[in-house]
Amino acid sequence: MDSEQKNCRILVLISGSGSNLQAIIDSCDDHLHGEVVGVISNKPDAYGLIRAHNHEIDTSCVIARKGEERNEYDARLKVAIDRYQPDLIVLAGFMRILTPELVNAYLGKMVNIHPSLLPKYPGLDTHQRAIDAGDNEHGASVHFVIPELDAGPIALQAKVPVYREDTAEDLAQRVHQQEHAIYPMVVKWICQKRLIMKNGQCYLDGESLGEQGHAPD
Ligand SMILES: Nc1nc2c(c(=O)[nH]1)N[C@@H](CN(C=O)c1ccc(C(=O)N[C@@H](CCC(=O)O)C(=O)O)cc1)CN2
Ligand SMILES: NCC(=O)N[C@@H]1O[C@H](COP(=O)([O-])[O-])[C@@H](O)[C@H]1O
Repeated sequence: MDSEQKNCRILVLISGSGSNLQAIIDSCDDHLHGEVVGVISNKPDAYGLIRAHNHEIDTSCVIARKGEERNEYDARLKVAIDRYQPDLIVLAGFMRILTPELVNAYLGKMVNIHPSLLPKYPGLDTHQRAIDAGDNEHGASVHFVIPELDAGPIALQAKVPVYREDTAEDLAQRVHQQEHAIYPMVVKWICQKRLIMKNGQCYLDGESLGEQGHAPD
């Protein structure tokens, strides 16, 4: 990166353990493409907050209030997000569905990792659903976030086998390993301005990616 290019300001939103946050923090160690400038959690006990503190990364909590409407929560969340002035917002196990107003405010600047081979199994409990369906493969998808849940253009996917004796936990662990490889890769591509979302599609180095995103080498 030449001197006048500024580092990409990465803001990570979490709700839990933060193993994907950790993978992204570790991938920014060389300070070449981006820097995690903040972590926001909707859960005060999220272990990912500890991970951020261990790296002296600023953290905020935006906790839902009893009876609060979704748009009221998202208005508070937007204030917290904008305080960091992020170039990229990374949802890493952030377990709230975001309103169209908030998503549209960051269209093309917000990505998510989903634990399935989208468009299969949007939503929750993806590992158990794959096991119950008798699938022999499963995986993870990194996609840009649009208002429709888990329906944004896919940048990259990773596949894992499903074994007959697998529990949902076994499968989750196998998927996690792949997540920790593909998410930092996509974050780096976006920070390097190699990957963009345009007209509802992903483009990597100017080439439109197909429905399933970039095909790994
Ligand atoms: N508008 C969008 N919001 C979000 C997207 C998206 O693509 N568009 N991705 C999700 C991430 N996600 C799956 O990858 C996901 C997160 C949460 C839920 C969900 O049903 N949440 C419930 C609460 C569940 C809980 O508290 O355990 C809810 O918000 O009512 C589904 C999918 C992030 N947001
Ligand atoms: N629908 C969203 C969803 O289920 N996301 C999933 O939450 C986990 C977070 O793990 P982490 O906190 O260790 O990164 C990840 O497996 C991610 O794919």
